[in-house]
Amino acid sequence: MNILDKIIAHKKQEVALLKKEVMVEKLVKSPNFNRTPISLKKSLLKIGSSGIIAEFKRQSPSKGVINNTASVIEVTKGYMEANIAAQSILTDLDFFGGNVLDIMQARSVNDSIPILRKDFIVDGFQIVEAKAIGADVVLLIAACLTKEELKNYGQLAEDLGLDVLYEVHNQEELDKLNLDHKIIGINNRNLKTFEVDLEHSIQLANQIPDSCIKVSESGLSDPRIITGLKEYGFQGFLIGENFMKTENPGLACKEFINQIK
Ligand SMILES: O=C(O)c1ccccc1NCC(=O)[C@H](O)[C@H](O)COP(=O)(O)O
Repeated sequence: MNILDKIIAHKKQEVALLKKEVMVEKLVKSPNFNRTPISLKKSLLKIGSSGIIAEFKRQSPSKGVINNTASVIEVTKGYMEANIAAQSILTDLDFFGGNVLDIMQARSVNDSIPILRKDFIVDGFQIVEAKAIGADVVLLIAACLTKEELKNYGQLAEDLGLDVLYEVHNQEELDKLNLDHKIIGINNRNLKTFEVDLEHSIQLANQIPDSCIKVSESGLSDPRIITGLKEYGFQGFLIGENFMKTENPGLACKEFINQIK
């Protein structure tokens, strides 16, 4: 079994247990459920947007521990000061060391920049939960969902006012999506082998219509690459490890953004 299959099998069990403990009725009563989500689309399209979606990531299956001392509140403040377009926060505990409280804490100091709940969505419950904890955007990964699930979960998120980042790694996954006006993330990392290759972004870019917003994800560590990817029509750039591996992720992010031409 590859790591992605393991994560998904584990996630399905985790969500099944959680649904026994937490009722959807309780989630919809949370104060965040009434707030109007901040649009990722608008943030990425804003004139002068840095396009950077900066991630809070303590550990990962490919790299092990990246940073287990950083405070989500301090990193959020630093990222905001760096002029990011959005923030991504991993909420998976067992493989990434994250949790839903990380988003709630980040939200308490961030009321202006969209927050992406980065997790492995396998059930609509997690989308309702995302809204309840204060997220603005959810991730739907084509590698672990059927065409029908992508459509239904996408619709649920939209009905709740949340934006969706649809993630693909290859043409087969892209073919599962109706591409109309969506935000499409091309993950340069193969989630089954961990191999990272920017060619995935470059090769898939011209298969995506201009009505979509293109986001390049993973393995981005040089501001010059961002300038190059912009030439291929990318407007968003999701970066985790490159910032989180430093002592001061906010400062690293600020310096990175200042170097983008
Ligand atoms: O990062 C991993 O090892 C990983 C393994 C299995 C599934 C997902 C994984 N990462 C999620 C991501 O897509 C990244 O956190 C995100 O794109 C940022 O990547 P990076 O800038 O390389 O930290």
